[in-house]
Amino acid sequence: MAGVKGAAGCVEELRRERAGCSFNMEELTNILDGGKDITTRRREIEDLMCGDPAFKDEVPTEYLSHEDRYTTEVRKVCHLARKMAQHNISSRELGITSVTNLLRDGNPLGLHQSMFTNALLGLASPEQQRRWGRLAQNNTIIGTYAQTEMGHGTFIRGLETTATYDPKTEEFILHSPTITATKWWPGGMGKTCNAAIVMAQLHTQDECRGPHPFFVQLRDLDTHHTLPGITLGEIGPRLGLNSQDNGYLRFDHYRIPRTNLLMRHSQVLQDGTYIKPIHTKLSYGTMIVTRVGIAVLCVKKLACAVTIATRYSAVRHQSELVPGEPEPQILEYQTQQYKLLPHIASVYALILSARSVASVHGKVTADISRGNVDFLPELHTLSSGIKAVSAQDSTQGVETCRLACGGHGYMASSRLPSLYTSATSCITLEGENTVLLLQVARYLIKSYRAAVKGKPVLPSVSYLAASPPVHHTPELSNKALVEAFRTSSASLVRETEANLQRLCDMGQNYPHAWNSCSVALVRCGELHTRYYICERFLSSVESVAVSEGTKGILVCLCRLYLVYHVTLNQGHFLRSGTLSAADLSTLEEEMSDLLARLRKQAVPLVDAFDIRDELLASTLGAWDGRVYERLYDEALKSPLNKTDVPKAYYKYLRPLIKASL
Ligand SMILES: CC(C)(COP(=O)(O)OP(=O)(O)OC[C@H]1O[C@@H](n2cnc3c(N)ncnc32)[C@H](O)[C@@H]1OP(=O)(O)O)[C@@H](O)C(=O)NCCC(=O)NCCSC(=O)CCCC(=O)O
Ligand SMILES: Cc1cc2nc3c(=O)[nH]c(=O)nc-3n(C[C@H](O)[C@H](O)[C@H](O)COP(=O)(O)OP(=O)(O)OC[C@H]3O[C@@H](n4cnc5c(N)ncnc54)[C@H](O)[C@@H]3O)c2cc1C
Repeated sequence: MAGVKGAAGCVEELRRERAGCSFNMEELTNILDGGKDITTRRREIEDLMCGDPAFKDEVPTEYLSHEDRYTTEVRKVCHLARKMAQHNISSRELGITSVTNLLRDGNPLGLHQSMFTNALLGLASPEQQRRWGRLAQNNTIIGTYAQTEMGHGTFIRGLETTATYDPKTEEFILHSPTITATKWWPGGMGKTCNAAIVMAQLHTQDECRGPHPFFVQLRDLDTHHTLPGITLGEIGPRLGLNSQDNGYLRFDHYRIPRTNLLMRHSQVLQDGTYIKPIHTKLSYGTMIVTRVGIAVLCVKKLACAVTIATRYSAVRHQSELVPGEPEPQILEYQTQQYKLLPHIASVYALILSARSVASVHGKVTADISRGNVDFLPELHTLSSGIKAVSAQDSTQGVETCRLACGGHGYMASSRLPSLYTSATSCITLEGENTVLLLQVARYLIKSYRAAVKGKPVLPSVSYLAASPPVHHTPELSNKALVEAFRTSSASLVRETEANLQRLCDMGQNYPHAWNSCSVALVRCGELHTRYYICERFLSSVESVAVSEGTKGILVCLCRLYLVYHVTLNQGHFLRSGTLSAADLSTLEEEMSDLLARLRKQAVPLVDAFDIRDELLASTLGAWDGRVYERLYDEALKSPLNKTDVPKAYYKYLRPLIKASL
């Protein structure tokens, strides 16, 4: 294992927990990383970065001013970028690690390394990639993705920024006509970036062609001053991620060359003629790849949170389980196991499913480059679903872990609060969850209707019309539970479609009928995605080649995941008739057994996530379990503890106290 690990220095409780490990921890780590070689490379990079004192925080982030937080993270991230170049580490390789955990409060270069780079790769022509790719890789150009405006985030067609083509000068004129047209939110745009991919409404030959991506230089590459015709700034404090200098941007008739329109999928010729893409939504491609990335990113937050809460639960003793006996580890309480163990299982389920979507993405991207867009709607649906469910489950999971640590979980030094603020941002950014689940539902309803008419539908939704008639599942095997998910999902889609049709038949127009059914439609999107995740988890576990002990623990985790989600969604199963009340009681009893069995492996299971102390950065979750010493040491860093009597005493308290004497 990487880092300073071992029995020495560990509290007795954690030593005991680790001694009982029933599986090969390294095999589990490899599965999560995606292979042995990836684990090795990840550790190499993490060793290199974590051993570097330049990443240490002298003062905890929470005590710094807004500006000092930003400056500190910029210092660290520039050091990181230089080290990556020195050691030949690509952004993709950095993505397999958890090194960005060394940044405590957001990454000012995050959008540069993700969406900006991906937009150039996916939306720029080969010639444009040659023009900007190397400059971006060398960090000469630092860019962001500027799509959202004050007035519109979700509804991209409603964007107000215009890019009007002037054939006389062969330039586009970028303009922000209203206050609501102000670009608002892009990460790193306030102060860090000198360029952006800007989404704007393309106007040429007196026609609006919809939102298109443009490469726009925002600042002078030498002085970093904002260029004339542009107004730039930072949007102010946020719930979290305060070092990410999310920015605002306005254009005043700002001119850019025609060749700055990203031209891989659509072009504007010198005379202003518009060449259409082969699919109108290809310019939304950067969001698809980022959604898959976000799914993995928030699961990593969940892995950190559940590592912290599980180790803490093994160290913490509270109350009496049996009157008169010593206080047990809080991990002994079934309710505590229920708070933690399903989230350990979730990490596997979500990582393996996101990986599956990533591989669909690879195939569909290759198809698109050959001119085939047939699978794009399916990819859009899968990536929207996995992003929404991962963000939702991770956020709820992190919050449950925080609550599972009682009062100490409320301490910033536990790291749970900042894990929460970063996880919850993933519910909103990159497509608000409700909106994305409605996109999934849109595809489900369309596919169901097509399938009923005997038209061909794509593989992931072929079950909607082909599902067997509703029947009561005779047994409760893993396969049967996955099938029950599938049948319930098909049943919910059928029922919701029938309601939609009924409202239309009663005279409502389709958009209003859709809105009247949208609570159920969101559930359709969720249930379909949950079915996909359960199916992917089970099939990965069944096919993985590992030792018996490791297979055993994976099967147990997968079982817990299925049973947990069946019981959470029991209404759907009862309604569709796939499971009976008696089945659900049986499954609940089984859950008690699963919790008891997995409890013994809880600490080794989170150890297998292999998150180094420097990256976990938590007083409650360190490898050695020395919780109380760390809490105390961190408290000593409070600036208020520099003096015995605070200034506020002389200024305010003393006059109050003395006045009442
Ligand atoms: C909600 C929609 C999907 C609706 O779009 P619309 O243009 O109004 O759609 P419409 O005309 O009604 O057409 C729907 C149609 O468009 C399809 N579609 C929608 N998106 C895609 C896609 N990506 N690929 C392929 N197809 C797509 C849908 O499947 C529909 O197809 P259909 O008509 O049913 O055949 C869209 O506007 C959207 O994606 N909104 C979310 C905005 C978003 O994700 N913003 C991200 C900003 S960047 C960011 O947040 C970065 C954070 C990163 C960080 O900090 O780390
Ligand atoms: C931390 C953070 C970082 C971000 N970084 C970037 C960035 O780098 N670049 C960038 O361009 N943007 C960025 N964004 C913006 C982000 O993408 C948008 O905030 C997001 O897409 C949601 O859009 P909105 O804010 O307009 O919300 P709205 O769409 O106004 O949502 C408000 C409510 O309306 C509901 N709603 C909206 N439309 C519908 C519908 N059709 N049906 C049902 N309900 C609906 C939503 O569900 C939600 O409850 C960032 C946002 C955050 C929080």
